[in-house]
Amino acid sequence: MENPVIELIGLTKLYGSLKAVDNLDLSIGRGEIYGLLGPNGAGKTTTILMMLGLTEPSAGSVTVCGFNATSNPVAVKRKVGYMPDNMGFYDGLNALDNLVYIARLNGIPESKVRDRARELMEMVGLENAMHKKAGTYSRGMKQRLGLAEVLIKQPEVIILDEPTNGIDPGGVKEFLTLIRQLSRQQHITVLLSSHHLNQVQQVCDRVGIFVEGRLLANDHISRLSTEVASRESQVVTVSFGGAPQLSEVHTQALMNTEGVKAVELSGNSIEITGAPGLTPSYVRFFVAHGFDITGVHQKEYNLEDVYQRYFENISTEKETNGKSGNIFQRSFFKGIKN
Ligand SMILES: Nc1ncnc2c1ncn2[C@@H]1O[C@H](COP(=O)(O)OP(=O)(O)OP(=O)(O)O)[C@@H](O)[C@H]1O
Repeated sequence: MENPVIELIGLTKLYGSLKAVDNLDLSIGRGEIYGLLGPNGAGKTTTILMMLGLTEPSAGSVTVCGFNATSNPVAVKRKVGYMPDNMGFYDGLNALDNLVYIARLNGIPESKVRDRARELMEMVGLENAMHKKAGTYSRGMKQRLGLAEVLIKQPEVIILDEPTNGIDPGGVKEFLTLIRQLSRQQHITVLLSSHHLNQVQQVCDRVGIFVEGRLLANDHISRLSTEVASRESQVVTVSFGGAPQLSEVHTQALMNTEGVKAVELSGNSIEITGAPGLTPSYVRFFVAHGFDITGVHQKEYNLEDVYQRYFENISTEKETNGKSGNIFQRSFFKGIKN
């Protein structure tokens, strides 16, 4: 990647004998929304802390907006807005005054402070609640106020740690839309750490899956799901006008097709599990046998599926005495056909 905004090279963090972050290489470009995924303890927060210059790497380097985060943390902090999981406010002050206070702390000239704060209140959709005390704000409103505080210094990068926790579904949608707008309109680079995979899928351009300090996957979601689909058995559902009269002979003929692993009849449809790329031959089979097809659906793999496959594989690796290898060198299918 040319001129990445965030660049990690061989980044490693040891806590005693524990490798919390293990030789991480990662580049994130300007305006990208990157999702950091991984179970508790995978090393996400430690990586973020090193990006902010709040903890020193044991080895490797972090560069953010051209500044080394370890040797020049102050310059990095000027460019980066960090919104932790639980942001604190002065509950007795109204929201606007909270924001004005943060604006002053960030050195925004006094003549501009109030205008800038109001502008941001509008941007995050709190213009009608800016005179309410922060202590009376709902969780969703607090997250918006937190985002306004992060944006007040006009950062080039924002790092959001579980920003949608505790917000209702409508609020989540609005919040994610706002993040997307910031990235697309203002070219702000966004690093989003979250366990909510469906939300990450909605908003992120690229994701990294962290496990035990290592980055096991780092790609566009569509490419990761295509990769899984190409390695997995593919599940195809063929629907019919009525309950298909599938005889034993038909079932056997289907099962004998090379690559087919399971055939299951369910109401007006038949679900076939088999190697990728067999859908046309299923269709030909049913047409040739006079079945009235009304629909064909191929299962798509979403981020949740991709994530699950990684963890199934990790467990398998552990069960087989920690023999490691490329996650996609294995077959994920636990077959039905003998
Ligand atoms: N200051 C510390 N001292 C010792 N060990 C630590 C310290 N901070 C984190 N760890 C350990 O490093 C590993 C990575 O922790 P980290 O907080 O980075 O994970 P995480 O992916 O952010 O998890 P979560 O999703 O729970 O926030 C964990 O095993 C954790 O116990």
